[in-house]
Amino acid sequence: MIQAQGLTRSFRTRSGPMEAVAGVDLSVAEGEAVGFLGPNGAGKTTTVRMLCTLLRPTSGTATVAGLDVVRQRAEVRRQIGYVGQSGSGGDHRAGDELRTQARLQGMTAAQAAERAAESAERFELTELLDRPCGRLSGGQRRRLDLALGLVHRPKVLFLDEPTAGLDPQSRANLWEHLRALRAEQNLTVFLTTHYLEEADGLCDRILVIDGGKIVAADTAKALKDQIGGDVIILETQQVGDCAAAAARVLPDCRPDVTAERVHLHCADAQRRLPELLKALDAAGVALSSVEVKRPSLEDAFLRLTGRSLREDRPATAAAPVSAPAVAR
Ligand SMILES: Nc1ncnc2c1ncn2[C@@H]1O[C@H](COP(=O)(O)OP(=O)(O)OP(=O)(O)O)[C@@H](O)[C@H]1O
Repeated sequence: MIQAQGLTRSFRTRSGPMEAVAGVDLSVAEGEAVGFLGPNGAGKTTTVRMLCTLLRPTSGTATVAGLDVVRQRAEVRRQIGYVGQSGSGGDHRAGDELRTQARLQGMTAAQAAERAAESAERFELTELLDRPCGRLSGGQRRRLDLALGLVHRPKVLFLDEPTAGLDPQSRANLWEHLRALRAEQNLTVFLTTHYLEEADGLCDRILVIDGGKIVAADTAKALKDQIGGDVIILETQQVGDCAAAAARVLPDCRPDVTAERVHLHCADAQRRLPELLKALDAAGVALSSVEVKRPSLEDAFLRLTGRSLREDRPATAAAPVSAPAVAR
């Protein structure tokens, strides 16, 4: 349903051309939900904007629903829904926005009114149709954004950080709507997010982009399994000293370092923890917490990109695990 080959996009900047997307190959099947993850500036939005026909690729090709995103822009737009990062507020009433969107998609006034009412019902907006968009809550606004993206019943829905800035309850509510939609319709979903649990819970497969290139494409489970073993997480204000001492005593457990944590990937963490703690004590490293756990998607992401999605700080010693470079 979505295919890209060698997709690139360069921008001119003051310091010369920069390649935001540097050769992306990907393939998403009909009805599949894919989570598109990457650190800040990795190229997610640029890729999505190209797939949605909002930005012209510098080179490479992409098709959505079998239609070329450059040569068949108008046709592609009829097949896709796009929910961007922030819906606008303003004085327009929610119902007017829905009807206008439906008209823009080529419906008659009567069809648009019918479809708007149906979408409003679907997303619990019926009572809010007369309310100006600027007076909707964050969660209500996001539901309206979803309704706007789906009012013309697209085959593919692109969501760019749909729950950014929402409180946990509104986020869970939006997830419920997305799950129900997928259960009812054979909708293909392409979702960028900074919330790993969102990708883990909603998506069949995860694509990780870093430096404008896809560095992993697999199920969340397979990505976690690639790491294997356990992860020891040491929380400390002395991450540098902690990582150095850990590397001396456990040279085979490479540390990934974020703002206040050192993550050590070990085959047998429980057995080796006592000698590690002794060495850290001898090195004068004060720990505020120690945790041993199975690798999470966050650990897989940290290992793949060297960065934590949450902290967005470079890790000092991360290196890619063997990962497929091409999706499917
Ligand atoms: N119009 C532009 N002109 C110049 N550089 C740009 C432009 N748009 C994006 N970039 C740069 O391209 C790179 C990729 O940006 P992009 O927005 O695609 O990343 P992202 O993964 O979506 O990041 P984020 O998670 O922060 O939204 C960044 O370095 C960004 O600064």
